[in-house]
Amino acid sequence: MKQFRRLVAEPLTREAFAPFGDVIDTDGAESFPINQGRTERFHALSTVALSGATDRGILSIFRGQPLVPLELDLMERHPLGSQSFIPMNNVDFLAVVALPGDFDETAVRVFLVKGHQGVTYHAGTWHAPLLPLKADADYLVVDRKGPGQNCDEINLQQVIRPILAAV
Ligand SMILES: NC(=O)N[C@@H](O)C(=O)O
Ligand code: NI
Repeated sequence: MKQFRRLVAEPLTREAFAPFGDVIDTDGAESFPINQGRTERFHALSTVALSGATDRGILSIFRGQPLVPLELDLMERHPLGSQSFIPMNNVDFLAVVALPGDFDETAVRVFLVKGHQGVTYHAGTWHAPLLPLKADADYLVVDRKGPGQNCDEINLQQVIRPILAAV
């Protein structure tokens, strides 16, 4: 018999998300003018973590579909590199995360990432595979290409039902 657990989504802030990764957002970020002042550079909002000399940072586009019903029974991590998701058509998504290291299911947290924000998961951060809130949602994904096993999955003991009410 499946057991369910409701988790209320938290608003995404740099401080709250810091143990899990970076928030990619111009809001609250420093910038400086470039291109004869015609462009504002919000510099180094996040970094790409790799592991070995032959690793490469790569850019992909994920066209995601919502998880229906929104019931999460699996999480994953990429121990050898970071993974960043940047919305391309302004679709909100959920970042469901737990700290790197031994998986602590009781410490899973849900963050609502708005369509103008992106996130980077630190290498090893446990997270749910992409959870867009609308159909055909495109995300620029920056992550690692290289040797070795870079995707560990874990099945949850209790199915998580993210709740958007409080945000
Ligand atoms: N597997 C894959 O490329 N995507 C996942 O890592 C994900 O976080 O969506
Ligand atoms: Ni991933």
